[in-house]
Parts: sequence; C-alpha cells; structure tokens
Amino acid sequence: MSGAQQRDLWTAVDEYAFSHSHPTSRPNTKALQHAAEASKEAGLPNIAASSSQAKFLAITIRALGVTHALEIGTLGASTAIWLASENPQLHVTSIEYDPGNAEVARKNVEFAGLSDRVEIIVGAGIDVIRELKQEVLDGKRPRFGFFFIDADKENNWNYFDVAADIATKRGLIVVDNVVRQGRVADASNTDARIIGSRQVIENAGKDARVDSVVLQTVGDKGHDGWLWAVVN
Ligand SMILES: C[S@@+](CC[C@H](N)C(=O)[O-])C[C@H]1O[C@@H](n2cnc3c(N)ncnc32)[C@H](O)[C@@H]1O
Repeated sequence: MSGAQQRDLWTAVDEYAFSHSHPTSRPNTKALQHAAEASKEAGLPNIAASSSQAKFLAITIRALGVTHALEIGTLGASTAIWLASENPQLHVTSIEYDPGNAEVARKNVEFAGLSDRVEIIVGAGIDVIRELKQEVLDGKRPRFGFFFIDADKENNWNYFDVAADIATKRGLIVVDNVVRQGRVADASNTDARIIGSRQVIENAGKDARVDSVVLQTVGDKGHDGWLWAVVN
C-alpha cells in the first residue's frame, strides 16, 4: 500500500468512527463546526488536533476529574473548545503567541458560550508559563491537572519542565507531535522540531518527577504520536 493509500485508509476510519462516536446531535457540534469554519476563513493553518484526538483528551480529563487545564498553542481554540465543552467542571487556560490567532480563538470561544471557562493569554509560551508558575507558587492560581503542549516544538522540554513543577499530584502532561512520521527515530535528522521531540522524550524518561510513555498515532492527521506523562 502506498503512503497516500495508507493515509486515505486512516482518514476513512477516523471519519467512520467519529461520525458514530460523536454524532452531529451532540450539543457541542455547532460550536466545533463554527470554530473550524471561522478558523479556515481567517486563514489559520489546518494544524489543530484531529476531532478524535481532541475528544480523547477531553474524555480523559473527565475520567480523571481535572478542574484546571493548561494548553500551550491555542490556534483557533478547537481543542480548548473540545476540552471545555465536554467538561463542565473544567477551566482551560490557553497560551497563544500570535495575536491574530488569539483574536479568532476568542471569538470562537465566545460563540461556543465558553468565555467564562476558557482564558486565552497572548504571549510567548515560555514567558507566560513561567509567569503562571510564579502565580501557582504564590497561591494565586490552582495547580493544573492537565497540560497540552502543542506550540513551538523547540521548547517542548522547557514547557514540560515547568509543567511538572505546577501540576497536581497525578497530573497528566501530553506533548503533541513527537513522532513526526517516524522521523524522531532517525538519529541523523537535525530538524529543530525533531530535536525538540527527542529532548522531551529523553529528559522525561530520566525525570524522577514523572512516568512517561510515547504512543504513536495514525488518523486523518497522518502518522504522528504523543508523549504522555503522569506526575508522581
Ligand atoms: C498546532 S497549533 C495549536 C493547535 C491547538 N492546540 C489545537 O489543537 O486546536 C500551534 C499554535 O502554537 C502557536 N505558537 C507557536 N509558537 C508559540 C510560542 N512560542 N508561544 C505560544 N504559542 C506559540 C502558533 O501560533 C499556533 O497557533
């Protein structure tokens, strides 16, 4: 089977399964479709987590009873809306570097009726997460039970390192796109994003604060994978 055929198959399975596991009668369908359309119209790239992946994160959060989540990399707020709309107990803080993306995201969150539970902070992820860390340590913010690291891949480890310090006990840290069509296993690849993947995988494995695993994924976003870590 060619690469294109494989990808078509993965997409077909995603479309079939998602249409049944999340029928359009679900209450958040309109908000999610609106966010996708408005993001496309505004020219945002098609790089949000897939619907199946975002729902998987959302129901994991529900199973764990997480009340505060931190996302790095908002884009048009697709995943933030998934997390908040599937979890009435959840407050989502999401950091976005690009003010234009943040504006689209805010409007999408407002359309979804989630402005009271989705906070979008504009700024460089590493600066903002360090400020949030100080707020958590000062007792001005609660610890986060879930992190979705999905921004500049070169900073994966820097985000992870702070996240492990401000997580709740048994908090979950997910880093997106660490496999990158398998290129992570090619030691000769010097792409900064691949180096960012390797750094977070290797450092997390040695870090006594967490227990981690990498899970490869296929679907309508191709072949990639997540790093998952639970904070001890
Ligand atoms: C893959 S997209 C995020 C998708 C989103 N998590 C979702 O699944 O719906 C990555 C986003 O990270 C933002 N970004 C890139 N570098 C950043 C940085 N240094 N700090 C914060 N955000 C950044 C980009 O502007 C982009 O909107």
